[in-house]
Formats: sequence, structure tokens, C-alpha cells
Amino acid sequence: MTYLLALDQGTSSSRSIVFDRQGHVVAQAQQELPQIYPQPGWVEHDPRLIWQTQLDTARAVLKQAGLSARDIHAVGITNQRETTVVWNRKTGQPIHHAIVWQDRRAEPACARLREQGHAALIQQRTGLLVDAYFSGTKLQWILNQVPGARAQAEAGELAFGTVDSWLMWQLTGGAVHATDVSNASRTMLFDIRNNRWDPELLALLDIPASLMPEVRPSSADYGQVLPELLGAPIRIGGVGGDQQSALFGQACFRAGMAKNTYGTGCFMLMHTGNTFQTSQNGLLTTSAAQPSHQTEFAIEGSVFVGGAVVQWLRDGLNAIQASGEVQALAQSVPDSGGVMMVPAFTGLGAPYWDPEARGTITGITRGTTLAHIARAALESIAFQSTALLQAMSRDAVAAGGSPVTELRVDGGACANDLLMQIQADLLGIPVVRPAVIETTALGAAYLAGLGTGLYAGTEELSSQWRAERTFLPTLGRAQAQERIAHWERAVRQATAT
Ligand SMILES: Nc1ncnc2c1ncn2[C@@H]1O[C@H](COP(=O)(O)OP(=O)(O)O)[C@@H](O)[C@H]1O
Ligand SMILES: O=P(O)(O)OC[C@H](O)CO
Repeated sequence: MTYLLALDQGTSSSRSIVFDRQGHVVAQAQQELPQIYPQPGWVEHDPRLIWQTQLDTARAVLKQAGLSARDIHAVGITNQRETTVVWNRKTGQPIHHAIVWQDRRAEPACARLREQGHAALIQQRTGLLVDAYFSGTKLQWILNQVPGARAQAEAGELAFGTVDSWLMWQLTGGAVHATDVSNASRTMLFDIRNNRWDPELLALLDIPASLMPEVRPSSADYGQVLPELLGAPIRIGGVGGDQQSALFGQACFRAGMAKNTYGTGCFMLMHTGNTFQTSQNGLLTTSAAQPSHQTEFAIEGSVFVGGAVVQWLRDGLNAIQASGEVQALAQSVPDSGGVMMVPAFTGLGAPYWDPEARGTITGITRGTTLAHIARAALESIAFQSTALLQAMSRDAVAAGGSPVTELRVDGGACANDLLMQIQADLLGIPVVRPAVIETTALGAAYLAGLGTGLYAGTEELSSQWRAERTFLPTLGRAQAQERIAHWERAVRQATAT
């Protein structure tokens, strides 16, 4: 048998999964990653723990699967994106904690970039809107704030990387300082049409080019895992940012194919083929995972509070004991009884982009119960995702394509059948849940398999993709539109607060 090992380094945990050649999960191991909150709005990780937890799970999963490193054909890496690590090339030690993608400390630097009129250039080159979310201004912050960092950087002593680069450096004992195009596209420093670091943007943010990792396709030779780490050397054959990796694992390889990941937040990506297209509807353009040197793009939108609204029902309202109980509670009523929840706990993301918006629950009457609120909470996940998909479809049509015709889903909350049915009803298109919902890790395994010649091409991967269940819309379009209009009214109320 031939196996692939995916290392999936996420925001809240490090996971390792062994897949067989057909893409079935053979074994998985997971460890929590401690979060560090030094100040309001700041979020950090200890890079040494990122590495340690990842290595521990890789060792654990091989043990669980009863395999040795020699049984593993190749390793694929997928990771939380944008999170920024800077380390000393000689000692291999990080010079600061990793600044996590959620961290807002670079907002003043971004405001300056916007005020100085650089937003249009940045969007043209990188596909991104100027925001503290991306790595560029986090890296700039480290160089400016960590004592001695700038001088060391200018002397060529430091290396920058997103989490994939950091893991590769550790896995190869410092032999490889590289990243893939999909991770690079989240830095706000990468020219996504020409697949290279942009000298003008590096200069604008005052970042010496010597810090930057070499950029390779998502399927490529990324060196070998040191034999002492897992027991034998293994080739690293694939790397992808987690959302692009999920798009790949969902076999969305062609323009117009889209996936939504329902985790803490929701991340929706639509492949746009080889065409670079900036969104006219508040979405981002990003590099898709690229198995070859051919550029491929995606349009992306994210919802900040997705499954997290269910955590709030559990921890904030004590309405349920465990996330999985929300379905039964919400199903105990036929509808939300006119209650509408906009979970703008931390502002609203795409396509609304309102950092000042705050959560609202409207339409409460004497008859409202916790069950109505739970139903409205689930609906809010689907409404927010609907707004993203509608924005994407408008972008696709504006570029001469067609609206999205099917949505593939994954992530923890896609296990909720009621949520998936509500989603299909609102969208008016089939919502398809695959047999393997570990699509992020699967994407990395597939990229590694392609990079090492295990698969002939993406057609073979498309033929391996299997639906577990398809949710078809049952609600009339007029009714769906009425409900969406109600949601949009509620959003206007939440943004007016
Ligand atoms: N049955 C369910 N219905 C709705 N939400 C759920 C359900 N099960 C888990 N969730 C939510 O999904 C999220 C966990 O999904 P996961 O993909 O593990 O997230 P992440 O990768 O962001 O940590 C949590 O926010 C949880 O509340
Ligand atoms: O680690 P996740 O799944 O929360 O994903 C984080 C995203 O990559 C952030 O852009």
C-alpha cells in the first residue's frame, strides 16, 4: 500500500492525517495549540510549540496507523495562513512569537498605506485589500519593534516565513527556506500574476528581500524530512495554505467551482481558472494551489463568526452542552418565529466589511424561546455564506462566466444536516457534502502525491472525489429572496449601531 502524510497546522490545533492512495483517512492525531493574548486585539503563538505539537502528532499518527516512515510516499503541508514567523538563520530560534492572522496590531500601518493612496496598487499586484490580516505589515511590525531586528535583517541574518516555511525549515534542519504560491499570496508582498515577490511592495513596507523564502508551485520538491525526526527520510512534495488546500481537496480545479468551510469562521473560495480578476463585490483575489508553474486563481470571502455562534450558544447562553446539540434544539421549532440574529461579534467581514458592526437579535416576541434563537443562530451562518456566494456569482458573471451552480462543503459545522438544508434553501443550488470531510489535509496529501508522481494529474483526483450527501433546495425562490431581504435589513440595523 502507498500512503501520504498530511501535516495540518491550524489556528487552534496541529493535526496529522495519514491517507491511502484513494484519499481515505487511515489514522489521525491532534494536539491543541495554546493561544497567547498579550493585549486586546493581539494574538500570538509560540513558534516552538507550533513545531513541537506538529512533530508530536506526526509521530503519533504513524504509530496509530501501525506504519513506519518508510511506508509514507510523501509529506504534504497545509497551514493557518498569514501568521508570521521571523527566525535567526544561524540559531534557528524565532526572534518573536508568531503574530497570528487574527492579530490587529498592524492596523495603524495599514491605515497609513490606505491614506497614502497605495490601496489600488496593492490590490492590482496582490489581489488583496489593505488589511492587518495579511503578513506584510505584521513582518514590518516585528522588524520595527523587536530590538536589533532591523539591523539583523539588513545583515541577512533573519528569515521570514508563514507557518509552512517555519515547519519546512524545522523538518529539513534548515536546508529549505521556501513557501508555495498559495501561502505567498496571503502576505500582501506577492505579485500573484507573475508569481514572484514584488520589489515595489517590499520597498514600500521596508522589508529586505533577503528575508523572503523562495516561492515554488504547490506541488514541488521541498526537500526531505530529516531521518531522525520520523525514523526515515520522507520527501516533502506539496504545500498549500489551508483554504486553498481545502479547495484542492474538494477537487475544485475549474473556474466556477466553489467550496465553503464551516469552522469557527467560514471561508468560501471559488476557482477562477487562469484568469486574474479583482472582485467588484468586496471579495479577495488569491492564488489557488498550483500543481505546476501555471498560475491559477481563486476569489475568496470569509465570515468571521460561523460555527463560533454555536460556541456562543453553548458558552455564553448555556443553551446547549455541546455544539452537536444545536441541531435538535433548532429543529424543535419549525422556523425562527421571525427572530433574526446577526452575529457581528467582531464586526462583519466580506462582503460587508464593517469593523464597527456589533451583534443583534431582532424580532423577539413574548413567544420567543431559546429554540428560536438557536435556529436564528444557525440561519445566520447560512445567511452570511449566502451573501458571499451571491457576491462571487456576481463577480463570475461580470467576468463573462456563469453563476456558481453547486457548493461543496466541509469543516466541523457541515455535519449539521439542518444547517446544510437551510443553506441549500437560501442559495437555490445543491449543497454537496463529500465522503471525506478532512478536505484541507486531503488537499495537502494530493498536492504531495502529484508532486512526487503518485498521481498522473488532477483528473485522477476528480474521479476519486465522492459525495456523501447532496442537499437540494426545497424552498421557492421568491420565499428565499424574501428571507434574504429580511437578513439584509437586519444587517443594516447591526451596522448602524
Ligand atoms: N453539529 C454542529 N452544528 C453546528 N456547529 C457545529 C457543529 N459541530 C461543530 N460545530 C461548530 O464548528 C466549529 C468547529 O469546526 P472546525 O472545523 O473544527 O473548526 P476550526 O477548524 O475553525 O477549529 C465550532 O465553532 C463548533 O461550534
Ligand atoms: O486555521 P484555520 O482553519 O482557522 O484557518 C485560518 C485561515 O487560514 C486564516 O486565513
